[in-house]
Amino acid sequence: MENMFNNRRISRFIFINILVITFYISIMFIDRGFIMLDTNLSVKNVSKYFKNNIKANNNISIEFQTHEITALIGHNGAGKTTLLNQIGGLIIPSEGQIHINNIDVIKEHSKVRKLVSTMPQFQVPLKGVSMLQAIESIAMIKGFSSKVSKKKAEEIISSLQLDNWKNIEGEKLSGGLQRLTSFAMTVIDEAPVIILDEPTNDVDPIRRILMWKYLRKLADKGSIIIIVTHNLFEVEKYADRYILLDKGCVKKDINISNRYSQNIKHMLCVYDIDNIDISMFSSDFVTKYDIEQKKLTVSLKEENIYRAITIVLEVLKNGKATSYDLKIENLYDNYEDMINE
Ligand SMILES: Nc1ncnc2c1ncn2[C@@H]1O[C@H](COP(=O)(O)OP(=O)(O)OP(=O)(O)O)[C@@H](O)[C@H]1O
Repeated sequence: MENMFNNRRISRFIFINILVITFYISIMFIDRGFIMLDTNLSVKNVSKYFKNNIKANNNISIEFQTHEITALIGHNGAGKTTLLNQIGGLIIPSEGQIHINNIDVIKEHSKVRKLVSTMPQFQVPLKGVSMLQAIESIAMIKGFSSKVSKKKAEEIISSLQLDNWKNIEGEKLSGGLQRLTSFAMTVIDEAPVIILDEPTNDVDPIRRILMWKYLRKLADKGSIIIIVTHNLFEVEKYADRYILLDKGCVKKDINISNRYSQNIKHMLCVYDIDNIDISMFSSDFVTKYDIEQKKLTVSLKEENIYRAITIVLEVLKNGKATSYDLKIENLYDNYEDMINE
C-alpha cells in the first residue's frame, strides 16, 4: 500500500517537473526566435521630407507578410534606403505610421529593436576582429550564450562557404567577404523582420545563391525579409514579391508567383527588319520598333505565339528580316516600360 502511494508521488513529481521544464524551454525558444510567431509589419501613409525639400518617400502604404521575401527595386534615388531606414527605426517619418505586431516603430523604438535586424548599404567596420569573432559577438549581443553564439557563427560561416577566411581579421578581408560577414551578422539571430540594403553587391555568383537560399530558409521559418537590390534577375528568381519605387512613390506591387501563374507573356524579337515591313505585326500585336538597330519587339500572350511565328517565317522567307528569337518576358525586359508608365 505504502509502495503504491510512493509510486504515485514519484509520478506526480516527474509530471510536474516535465511541465516546468517544457514551459521554460518554450519561453527560451520563443525568446530566441527558434519558434517564431507570425509577424505583422504595416507601413501606412509614410512620407519623408529632407531639409533640402526632397520628398524621398511620398505617401507609401505597404503590408509586409510573414514567410515572404519582398524586393524593393527602383532607380537610384527612388527612396528605397529611406524606406528601409524608417522601418528599421533609424530615421523618423515626416508623416504616417509604421507598426510591427501593433508596436509603433517610432514611439516604442526600444521594443522594436529586438524584432528588426538591419544590414546597411555601406560596409560595417570590422577592424581588429576576425570574421568569426565579429559574427559571434553580434550573436552574444543579441542574447545568445557564448557557446551557442560560437556554434551559430560556425554554422552560418559554413553555409556561406566562408571557412577559409573565418580567422582572418576584418580589415584584411576583400570587399565581398566583408559584405558576407555583414550579412551573417545581420541574419544570425533570425529576427522576425530582416532588412537588407543591397546585400549581394560585390559577392560572387555562387555565394549570392547561398545568400538567397539562406534568406529563403529564414522566410520559411517565418521572418519577413525586405531586400533592396538592383539585380532584377535575382529578384525574379528568388523573391516572392517586388515593389517598384519611383520618385518616392510605390509604382508597382507585384506578387511574382501570381504573375507567372496568371499572365505569362512572351517576347518575340525580329532582327534587321525595315520600318515599312513591320505593319504585319503592328496591326495585330503590341510592338516596339528600334530604328537604329532595326529590331522589332513583339509582346505576345501564349495563345498568339503560333500566329506570330507564322508571320515571322513568312517575313524570313521573303528576305525581309535576318533572324528572330522568342523568350518569356522577364522583369528586366519590362523595367523601363514600368518606370515610364
Ligand atoms: N540624409 C539625407 N538628406 C538629404 N537628402 C537625402 C538624405 N538621404 C537621402 N536623401 C535623398 O532622398 C532621395 C532618396 O534617397 P534614397 O537613398 O532613399 O534612394 P535609393 O532608392 O535608396 O537610391 P540608391 O539606389 O541610389 O541607393 C534622394 O534624392 C537622396 O538624395
